[in-house]
Parts: sequence; C-alpha cells; structure tokens
Amino acid sequence: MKYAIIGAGGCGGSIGAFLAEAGQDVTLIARGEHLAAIREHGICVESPSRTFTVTDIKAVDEAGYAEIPDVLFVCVKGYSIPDIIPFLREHSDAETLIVPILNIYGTGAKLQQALPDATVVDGCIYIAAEIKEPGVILQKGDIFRIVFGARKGQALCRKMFLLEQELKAAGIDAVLSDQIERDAFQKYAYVSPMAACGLYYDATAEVFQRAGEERMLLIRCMKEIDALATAMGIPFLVDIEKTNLDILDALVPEASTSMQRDIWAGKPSEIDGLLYEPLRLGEQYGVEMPNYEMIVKVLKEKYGE
Ligand SMILES: NC(=O)C1=CN([C@@H]2O[C@H](COP(=O)(O)OP(=O)(O)OC[C@H]3O[C@@H](n4cnc5c(N)ncnc54)[C@H](OP(=O)(O)O)[C@@H]3O)[C@@H](O)[C@H]2O)C=CC1
Ligand SMILES: CC(C)(CO)C(=O)C(=O)O
Repeated sequence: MKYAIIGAGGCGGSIGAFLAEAGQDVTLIARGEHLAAIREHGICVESPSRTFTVTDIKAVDEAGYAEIPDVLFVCVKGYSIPDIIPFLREHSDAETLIVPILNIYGTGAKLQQALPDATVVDGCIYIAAEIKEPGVILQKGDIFRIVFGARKGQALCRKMFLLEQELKAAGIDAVLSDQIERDAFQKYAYVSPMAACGLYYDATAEVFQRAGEERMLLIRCMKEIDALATAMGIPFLVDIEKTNLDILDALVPEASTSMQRDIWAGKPSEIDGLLYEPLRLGEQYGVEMPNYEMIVKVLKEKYGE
C-alpha cells in the first residue's frame, strides 16, 4: 500500500523506516533539519539489536506532498494535532485509513469529528524511541508494537487486515484489535501514571522498578485508571497492575516518558492529555481520583497551568 506518515520522530520515523526497508512505498512528512538530513542521507534507526539506514525513502514537508495515500499514520505530539487537520483533510478520502498512534486517549474519535468525510481508526504504539540527531532515530529497547482497529460503529475493511499484514512483514508486532477503545486505554493506563509519577518524582524508570514509595504511588494511579476503565464501560480484561509492571520492569533504567523529557527541556508537552484528562474523565464518569488530584495540584504549583 501507499503510506504517508506525518511526524517522522521517534514513532513515525521508526514506522516509516521499518516499512520502507521492507519495500513499502513510504513518504515521511517532516520538517526542519530532520527533513533536510533525511533527504540527504536517508533515515537511520539505531536499536539495541541492529542499526540500519533506509536511503530510498521519500521525505517532504506538508506543502511538498501531493498524494492521497492508502494509509496515513498520524505520529505528531498531541499539541500539534490542530495544526495538521488541514493536511489530513487535503490528503485523505473515504478510502484512506487515518491511523493515529498518539499516547493521548481518544485522538481517533476527536480527529473523526474534525474530519467527518474521512475514515479515522484509532491506535496506540509501544516503543521507546526519539530523534537522536537530525535523520537518526534511537530506539531504547526492541519493543515495537502497534495496536490499531476500527472504533465503535466503524466497519472493518480489507485495508485494515492488509495493514496488519504489511506491518508484521516489516518486523513490527502489529495487532488489529477488535476492542481498540479498551486496548488504547490499556496503553494509557501505563503511560499516564508513568508520566504523572515520573514528573512528580523527577525520576526515570529505575526509581519505579524497585520497591518503595514511588512504585506504590504509581500502582495507586494505575488502580485509578483501572476504575475509570470500568466506569467508562471498557473494563480491562487483564490484571492491569501486573501487565504494566511487567512492561516497566523490562525497560532500560534510564527510560522516561516523552512528556517528562519535553517538560524538562522546557518544550511544549502532552501534560494536558496525559495528566489533566484523567481528572476530567474522573469527573465525567464519577470516579474518585485522589492520587491524580494530589499529583496535578503539586505539578501545577511547580510548573504553572
Ligand atoms: N517516543 C516514544 O517512545 C513514544 C511516543 N508515543 C507517543 O507518540 C506520539 C508521537 O511522539 P514522538 O514520536 O515521540 O514525537 P516526536 O516529537 O519525536 O516526533 C514528532 C515529529 O513530528 C514533527 N511535526 C509536528 N508537526 C509537524 C508538521 N506539521 N509537519 C511535519 N512534521 C511535524 C515534529 O517536528 P518538530 O520537532 O519540528 O516539532 C517531530 O519531528 C506522542 O503522542 C507520544 O506520546 C507513544 C509511545 C512511545
Ligand atoms: C514502551 C513504552 C511503555 C516505553 O516507554 C512506551 O510505549 C511509552 O513510553 O509510551
């Protein structure tokens, strides 16, 4: 299929490089020095198990793209979503699968509202990756899993099965979910507590990997998201505490969420979608969230709104 990926950073760059290396027709929509480096040298992925460069990958900026792809991956940060709506509108028709993989729960449904004529599914991604330098993506760990699927009321289509197949053929652990609301919220049940507690303690994974007050607060936050999932009508089918602690314990000790890294670097961040949204959902669904409330209060005092 013909792929376009808007946002060629840790996630989008990795997806694009794997698909292009496997022979798929991929265009990265990027910008700035990163775009210039990819156009000059291709895109390089460094991971613990291998390093490879794909030179025959197309890369353009938004204005330089003129096609309607079969699949359009949305891999920008949550705060960039409003800016790319016109691009998504212009470069999709009803047949294009728009697949957001953001850590911000509900992005698919929100994009669909903004793009009523498009086919926006939902998705999430498990990877620890970032732009190391222009043109180079660093994956910390080999985990690379994409879960995507039709949202409630949306029909399954052939392209969804083909997408799962082509991602798998590219070496990505892809899953076409029949419960994407639940599966994406399950990812959120990991990343939101990690982001909240990581920022609260100014800590990376290693602090939470050992027994102690920090790990206990993390677990209490996970339990609050668990209660939220049940109240939202998408109860988790797994023991969320065990599932998430297994993910955490397998990470390299220096792993952190990208929200923490952005805030530490003084950049815009996904704090609204990761820390404030659970409180809004708690209010909406009548779930008490005292641990989130405490963390958000302290962080707002420290960092402002
Ligand atoms: N990185 C990770 O390990 C993981 C990230 N996620 C989630 O995935 C999503 C993407 O994160 P991540 O890959 O880390 O983000 P990055 O910041 O690494 O990449 C996003 C890229 O999109 C670019 N971009 C933004 N707007 C445009 C535009 N209009 N045209 C072209 N390029 C644009 C940014 O460029 P610029 O820098 O110029 O703004 C940046 O290069 C987030 O929701 C994140 O939480 C989920 C799991 C793991
Ligand atoms: C794999 C994991 C859990 C690693 O950081 C991730 O996907 C994330 O941080 O969002």
